[in-house]
Amino acid sequence: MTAILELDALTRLFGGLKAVDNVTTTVNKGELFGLIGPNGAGKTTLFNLISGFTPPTSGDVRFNGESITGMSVHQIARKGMSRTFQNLRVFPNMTVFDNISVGALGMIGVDPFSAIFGGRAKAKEISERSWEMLEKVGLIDHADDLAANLSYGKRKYLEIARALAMQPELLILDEPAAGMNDAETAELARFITGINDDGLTVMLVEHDMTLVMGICERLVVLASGKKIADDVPAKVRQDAAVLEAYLGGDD
Ligand SMILES: Nc1ncnc2c1ncn2[C@@H]1O[C@H](COP(=O)(O)OP(=O)(O)OP(=O)(O)O)[C@@H](O)[C@H]1O
Repeated sequence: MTAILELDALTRLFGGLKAVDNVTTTVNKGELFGLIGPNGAGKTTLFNLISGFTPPTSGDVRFNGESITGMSVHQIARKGMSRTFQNLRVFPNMTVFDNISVGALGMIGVDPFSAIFGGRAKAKEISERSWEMLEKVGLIDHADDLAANLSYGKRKYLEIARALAMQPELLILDEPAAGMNDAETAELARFITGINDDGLTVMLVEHDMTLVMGICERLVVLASGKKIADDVPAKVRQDAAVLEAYLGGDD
């Protein structure tokens, strides 16, 4: 197995609070990997440390063997890591297509109207890829609609399509099932499994246990910033420390 992402003693303090406390783990290429934990466990902070939105207080993040600690969000995105957000970050007054193509370029820091630094070539590549992704997530008939007019569930897929248009090697999904009903969550599970089967490494932060337990090959569990379990779902489900963390928390 080849590692795509390695976290080495990753720590983030907010004042006196250890939001992420000495977390070490490895995600292998092709894995469908989940990160769970009760409210306030540090999941979002850990994702932010990995994707460059928040610098770590100490520790190292390696992507494909290279340290990316301290790199900008754009630099990390260009290296092949793309993410969605817990709170939808869709531009409501842009069309669905522009949200994907212009949005994807913005995420890797390329000005779509600029010819410098190969921006135009990259813009063309992402524009073509955006049509493919519209098709893939079932939004092709909505290409010219304003994003504001999409249903909540469709906007979630729009965000995923934008992340996929960047042709990532690692896709990080932050609570993609939040606000979805059971049928929508089941459909999402099929979608995520499908893109993983096509070879994409996926990291999932999610509250919906059925989804996480059902599709992830391996889970890391955080509680109060610390890693308390790192195993296959069947083992995690029975882990005493995990049960204690969930029963003791407010989840
Ligand atoms: N920017 C910040 N400044 C100060 N404290 C923060 C900041 N971001 C997160 N925290 C704190 O760090 C801890 C971990 O928060 P985080 O959002 O990472 O947890 P989480 O597991 O994603 O929670 P949830 O499941 O509720 O989204 C919490 O106590 C939170 O209040």
